[in-house]
Amino acid sequence: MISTNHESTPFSNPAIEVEQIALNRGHFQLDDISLAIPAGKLTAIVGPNGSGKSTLLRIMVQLLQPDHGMVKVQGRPATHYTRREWSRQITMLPQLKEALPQLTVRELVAYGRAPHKRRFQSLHSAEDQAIITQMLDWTGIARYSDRMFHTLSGGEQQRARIAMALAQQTPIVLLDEPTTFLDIAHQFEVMDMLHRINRDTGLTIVMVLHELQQAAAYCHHMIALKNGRLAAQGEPLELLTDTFIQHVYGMNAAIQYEGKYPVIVPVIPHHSGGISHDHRNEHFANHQR
Ligand SMILES: Nc1ncnc2c1ncn2[C@@H]1O[C@H](COP(=O)(O)OP(=O)(O)OP(=O)(O)O)[C@@H](O)[C@H]1O
Repeated sequence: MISTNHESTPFSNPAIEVEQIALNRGHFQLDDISLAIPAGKLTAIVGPNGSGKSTLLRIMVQLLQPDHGMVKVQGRPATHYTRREWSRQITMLPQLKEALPQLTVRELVAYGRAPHKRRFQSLHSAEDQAIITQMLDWTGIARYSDRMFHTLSGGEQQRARIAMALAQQTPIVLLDEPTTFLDIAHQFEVMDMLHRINRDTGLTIVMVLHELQQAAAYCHHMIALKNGRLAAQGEPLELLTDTFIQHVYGMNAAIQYEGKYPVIVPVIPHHSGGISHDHRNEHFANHQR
């Protein structure tokens, strides 16, 4: 397992602790996973397709029970929370592929207030309404409040879904691929927004990301899974090396920096028919002639 130096000293205040988790699904096993998620930080969970990232997220939020091991949240075993306490402590936004009912944007965001309603209370309180308005503002979608959710673009839908998760006002928010399906501009818009919210509120945000460059540039901590096992964890910019890419993804690549932004440059074998680095400039030069 690859880890960076500061990993030898555990976080003083982990928001989530995963202790020796194992889950056997026959064709797939999560195997002996122990890790800590720092409180008040942005954490990325990365790894190849099918490595177990969503499964781990679902275990953290108790949608799945592991065969072995335990999850602690704010130092307390997850199973010791009542349902109401749990829904005020942690929430998870699933991947965008999961369908949502036909609602206006404001109605969707209001769903996030459900755990805060009193029994038999049907209408949202003035406080709920104020929080819903605030989350619409934070995520920059207030102008779409009365639009039907399904009429929004992918980027707008993603922000509306994030507003719903934030409206639950839990100190920990887990997001499964919040930038997948978004164009590059909207990916950065969502990452900027999450970074700003984390900085301004101290919210603990854990997200499954496929975009390693963005994960390293925006997140304070990174966890990598491979074949259901912990492959690496640590400070993202220290972790992201050619050895890491080879170890986790089995791919040859070099890491270059544009200022502080890491750029992954794949090493494409000549025989693959792709354009190698040396030939790329030549290729573009020929095109410009
Ligand atoms: N409900 C399920 N029942 C059976 N197997 C499942 C279920 N959900 C996921 N799996 C399997 O568990 C393994 C890990 O899936 P998981 O979704 O956690 O991976 P992932 O790292 O999030 O993948 P991706 O990056 O493709 O979203 C896969 O082999 C998947 O087919």
